[in-house]
Amino acid sequence: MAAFSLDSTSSLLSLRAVFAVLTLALALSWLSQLLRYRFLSPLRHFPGPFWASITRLWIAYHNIKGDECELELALHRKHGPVLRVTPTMLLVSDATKLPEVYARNANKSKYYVTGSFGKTESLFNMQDHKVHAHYRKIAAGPYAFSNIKKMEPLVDESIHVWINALNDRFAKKGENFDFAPWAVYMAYDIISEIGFGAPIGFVEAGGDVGELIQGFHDGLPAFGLLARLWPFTYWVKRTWLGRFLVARPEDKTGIGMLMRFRDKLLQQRRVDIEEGKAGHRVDLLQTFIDARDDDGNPLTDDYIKAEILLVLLAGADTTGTAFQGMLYHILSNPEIHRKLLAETDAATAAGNLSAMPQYDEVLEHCPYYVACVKETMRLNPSAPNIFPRTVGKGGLMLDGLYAPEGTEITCNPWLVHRDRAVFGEDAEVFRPERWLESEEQTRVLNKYNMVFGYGSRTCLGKDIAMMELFKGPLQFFRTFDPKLADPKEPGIWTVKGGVAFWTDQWMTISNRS
Ligand code: HEM
Repeated sequence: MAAFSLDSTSSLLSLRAVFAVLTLALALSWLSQLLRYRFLSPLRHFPGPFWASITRLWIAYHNIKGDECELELALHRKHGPVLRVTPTMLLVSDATKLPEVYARNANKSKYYVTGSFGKTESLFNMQDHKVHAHYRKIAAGPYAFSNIKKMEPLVDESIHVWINALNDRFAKKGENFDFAPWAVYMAYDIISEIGFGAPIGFVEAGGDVGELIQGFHDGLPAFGLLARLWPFTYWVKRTWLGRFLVARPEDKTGIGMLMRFRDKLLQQRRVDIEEGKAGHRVDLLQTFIDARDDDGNPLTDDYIKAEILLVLLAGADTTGTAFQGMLYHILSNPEIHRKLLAETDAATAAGNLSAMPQYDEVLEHCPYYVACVKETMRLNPSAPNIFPRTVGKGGLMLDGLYAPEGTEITCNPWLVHRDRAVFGEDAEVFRPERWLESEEQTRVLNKYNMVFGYGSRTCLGKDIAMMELFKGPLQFFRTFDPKLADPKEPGIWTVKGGVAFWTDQWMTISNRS
């Protein structure tokens, strides 16, 4: 018995010793990593907060807290246009540096965690610029403006249904309602209509079908966190826990529901095609089905599914946010609201604006309105986020300091659009006129606009989003006279995981006579 106790005590002791040695080894390895980041890294000369220079937890913490942009703006004002925001990443707020940061051959950094939405990658997460260029060439057809133009009647019909729903539910009854979700209902229904030929049905239901919007918003903090802590995320993905980081159609989350919706529609379309019932569809799904690669081969169903999911994830909430932002800024500025109405009413009276405004008409006859759209997205970009690339061969000189090849480097549209040297001393003020003052100035503002990203990875859905934004808010302002429930509170701007949206846009609407 005594011998047994002695044995077990000594084995416990040796277990403790192993544990202690392991802990010490881990602590020493962490410490040496921190010291290397702080004192030996080629980025050590770049300014920035101490904690950001030794751990990614600094940026992850502020992302979760929701103050990343404001804090970084204050740091830029103090330290200059280049900040070290993680041990391996530089953040640049100088708008004129956009073409260098987002150079044609720049790869996306590992921040774009791969494989999160299934094995087949969509364009957004492809890191290698050559792989991306191959697939982008194929997707360019479906997203080309000439193709999107053909979809304009589908957008018109969705807006018509949306305006009627607002009229019946709220204008006729004078009922107080929150505009914010209604902007997203419209954006989701349009994107599913032009994506798959069927609206999800938010507007008809007058609610968040399948809690899709809530599910998407709930997933955003994890999305922001896992990307910012990417070495940890890649490590988890190599373990058995990794399976929980990949979204699947069986999931009860908003993304799982979107996947099921997408799979059902693709299956139905395949059946319709076989039975000769697909007709002359002009939606994105059909253009992906009809697309061919350089060798004349069709795209695989897995790839089509990945791209169509991306349309829903990237295209609905973002456009809804811009729409909400228009309401926020225009209802906060009665003089701007008055000018906007004067312009659209004059264009209507002159016969230049159809009952459902057409894209080309708005572009040509409503410059002030177009400036309001641009100014909204400048001040409140839907993705006030970092979009990191890696510095290419030869490195990059930034504000007199050298960033070597492989350095993670990024801009953030929320910060770049507040660069006073480019957008003016009043860059933080909503002033649509800045887009109309001179041709030269407009050219510069357009050149350094990052709302849809920058360079060869810029948003493919830009024309779709602009078509919606040229019509939806305009038709709303033209039809209704909105009155805010509390004029001092036209909405609350919320950023989660680098994606923004507005809440609490309470108002009543009546028909403009
Ligand atoms: C106001 C609305 C929108 C905003 C602000 C927006 C913003 C962005 C941004 C910033 C990027 C670049 C990301 C990066 O560099 O990593 C991007 C990429 C993308 N967006 Fe959008 N987007 C909007 C609407 C849409 C719509 C409506 C669609 C589709 C119907 C769409 C599809 C895409 C796709 C496919 C990409 C990936 C492009 C590539 O990597 O080649 N987006 N978007």
